[in-house]
Amino acid sequence: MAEAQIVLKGVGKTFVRGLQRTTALAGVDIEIARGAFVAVVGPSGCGKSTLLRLVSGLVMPSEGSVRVAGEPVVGPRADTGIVFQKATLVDWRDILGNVLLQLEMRGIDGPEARERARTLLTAVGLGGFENRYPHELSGGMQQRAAIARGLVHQPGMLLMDEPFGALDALTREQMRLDLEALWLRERMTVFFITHSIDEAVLLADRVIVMSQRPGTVDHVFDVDLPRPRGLAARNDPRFAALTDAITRIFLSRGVLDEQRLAL
Ligand SMILES: Nc1ncnc2c1ncn2[C@@H]1O[C@H](COP(=O)(O)OP(=O)(O)OP(=O)(O)O)[C@@H](O)[C@H]1O
Repeated sequence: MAEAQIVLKGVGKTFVRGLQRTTALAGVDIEIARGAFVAVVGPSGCGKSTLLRLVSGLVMPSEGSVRVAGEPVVGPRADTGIVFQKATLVDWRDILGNVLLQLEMRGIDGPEARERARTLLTAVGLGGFENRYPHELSGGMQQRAAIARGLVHQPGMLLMDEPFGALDALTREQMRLDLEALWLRERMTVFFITHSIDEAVLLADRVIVMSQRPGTVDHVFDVDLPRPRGLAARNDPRFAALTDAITRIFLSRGVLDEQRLAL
């Protein structure tokens, strides 16, 4: 088996604010192999973003341990790329400048770095838009730029928190195709948070299904669909079987309720 890139053991996270304590996660055990594409689905508020922030080193666990590439996570790591739901580009820099910022922050400069930034912008469909400013681009294009920014420093690990959540359905579909193609090319480890069962099964090698808060790992599914999956994967009976199995978990846990408004 490939070397583990992300290992969480017995992880719990409780936020304390005054007298209020919120236990977001409890007893989370996850192991992700280097180069794998793993998606996490779960109900709202079950601690998915917290999980991603723990792996990114932005927050520390209250219990248990988080290790990346064999080392305990004690803060943000240089070899990590992060993409959030909002692109958060700086509006006084053009698109190329935004992507290069990631490199400048790491003291990386020079023609090779610029070339990689340009190549990635082309790969995400923004060739020819390098010198446009964020406000001149659609939401989908801004998110594409954010993905290029997340990958330009060649991170071993890409953390994505609902990266396509704010996009229209068609753009989202295209972004999924593009992300799979990028992953097949770069082979970074991807940890992908989503609310969409379809999206998780279409993209990931493994889908982790979280319980309601305090979130823990409820089920893990291996996705045995050939790659590249493209749009045809939806017609594969294994796709239907997996999305159905995950849906049934949410039904049995009361996260989904078919009868709620039945008259
Ligand atoms: N900094 C914080 N301080 C206090 N409570 C927090 C903090 N961050 C998250 N929480 C709480 O932890 C729980 C899990 O939040 P989190 O954002 O991780 O869930 P989520 O599964 O990503 O939710 P959603 O799917 O709605 O985005 C929530 O109850 C939230 O209110």
